[in-house]
Amino acid sequence: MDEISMVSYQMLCMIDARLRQLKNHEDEFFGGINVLLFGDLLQLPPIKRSGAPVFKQPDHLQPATHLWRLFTLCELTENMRQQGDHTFIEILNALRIGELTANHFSILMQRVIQNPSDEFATDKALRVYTTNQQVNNHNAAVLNLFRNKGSRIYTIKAQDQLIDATRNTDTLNLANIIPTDINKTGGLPSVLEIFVGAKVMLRSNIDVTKGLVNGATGHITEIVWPQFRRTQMYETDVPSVWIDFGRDGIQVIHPKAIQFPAKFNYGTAERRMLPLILSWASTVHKMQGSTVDLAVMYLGSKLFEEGQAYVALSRVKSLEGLCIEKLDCNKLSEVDLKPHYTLFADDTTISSVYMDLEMVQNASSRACEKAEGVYLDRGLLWRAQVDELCNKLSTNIFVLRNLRHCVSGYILRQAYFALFHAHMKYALIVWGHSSGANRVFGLQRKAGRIILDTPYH
Ligand SMILES: Nc1ncnc2c1ncn2[C@@H]1O[C@H](COP(=O)(O)OP(=O)(O)OP(=O)(O)O)[C@@H](O)[C@H]1O
Repeated sequence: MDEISMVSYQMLCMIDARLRQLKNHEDEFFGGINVLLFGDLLQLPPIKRSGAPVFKQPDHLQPATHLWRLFTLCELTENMRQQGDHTFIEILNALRIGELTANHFSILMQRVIQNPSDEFATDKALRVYTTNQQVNNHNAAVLNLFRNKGSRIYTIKAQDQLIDATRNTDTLNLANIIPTDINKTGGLPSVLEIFVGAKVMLRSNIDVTKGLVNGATGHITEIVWPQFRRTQMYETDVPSVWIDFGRDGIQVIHPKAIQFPAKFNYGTAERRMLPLILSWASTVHKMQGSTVDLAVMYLGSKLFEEGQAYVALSRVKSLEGLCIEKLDCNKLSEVDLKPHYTLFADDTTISSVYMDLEMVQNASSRACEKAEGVYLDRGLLWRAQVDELCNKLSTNIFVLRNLRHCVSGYILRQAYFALFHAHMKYALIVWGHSSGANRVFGLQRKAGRIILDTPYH
């Protein structure tokens, strides 16, 4: 599963349940299938209404097994996309964890270009926006540009029908019961304006082996009308189109019929349409996972999600390929300097721990930092914390050992809780998964043997 940051914990549970069902292994996690998750948890989170972050089990799902904790972490540390552009890598790494400095901002300011031209011109470089509305506005503006230049633009209308109506629909206007949200119509738009040369994006998986997947973009090279007609004859005509997908070659895309629930429980609707949308612009959400050479980014006041600016900027390979349409430094700090959570990881285990990001910022800028009584080291491996704790606990074991000769068992247990257990428990959830934690638990066993007065074996 790629882009795991956008998958909610609830979705992970559904995938688990469905795989158990499909594989007929009800008692094995993910039906016994090996599952690999890829992603960066400091990129975009799941859209708000879809559920909790993938690493945070909601309270109502406890005490079921915490699915996220079944996975172990393998961290990729080398930046391949921006390789060679060290300044850009430094800015992105800082933005990712909310450490942008004034110097970083001033470098980004140099990429703000008011009226982008040449390679960054409106109809050439991809525009990346935060909202669908901005994307639609830009696509409409580019379409107008071509219209004014004299391009022959065809309007394609979807063929909709209701296939198992639950009620009498004689007087019904079909448009009123077909969802307007393209995500609820299987990715098929109700109207599409195209021309030879238009930049389009596939909204449906056609053939994964050929790279024809939801999100693939290309330019229309030919429009093929039904019945060998040379041009659009009826406004209900839905053509096939040849699209140049670049590396994936020139491929034909036919209209597709998809069924989906009609509104107000009217039954099942079916739409036949080209699974395409215009794509001179795209939202940051749709761009996560992609790489482009050139893009014009909107980083203005409409940024609304944690990690959004980082995902947007990190799509291009170099600072030269970046043009910023609007830059709101305050907003950038607001959305990317204050994530509500961060992830702590050691060599092998992932533990989801909520902590103030400031502590992590301090830890990553210095070799080792003590914050709230916990030692943070640069790699968040908790070695300093474990070392310090073991020193303290060893001393207190010495005290317990001496005490056991002169106090009752009850007092000794009280002393254990005060001198040992309280120190050990502090922030245990943070460092308890680290590889050094076993040393602490070894000392605890030693303390246990002292208060229970049991021999080593
Ligand atoms: N080993 C490599 N050598 C050269 N280029 C690479 C290598 N691995 C990846 N790349 C390039 O780096 C870019 C990013 O790769 P990819 O999309 O796989 O990264 P990612 O980790 O999924 O990034 P993100 O999650 O931010 O989208 C691509 O342009 C890819 O061609």
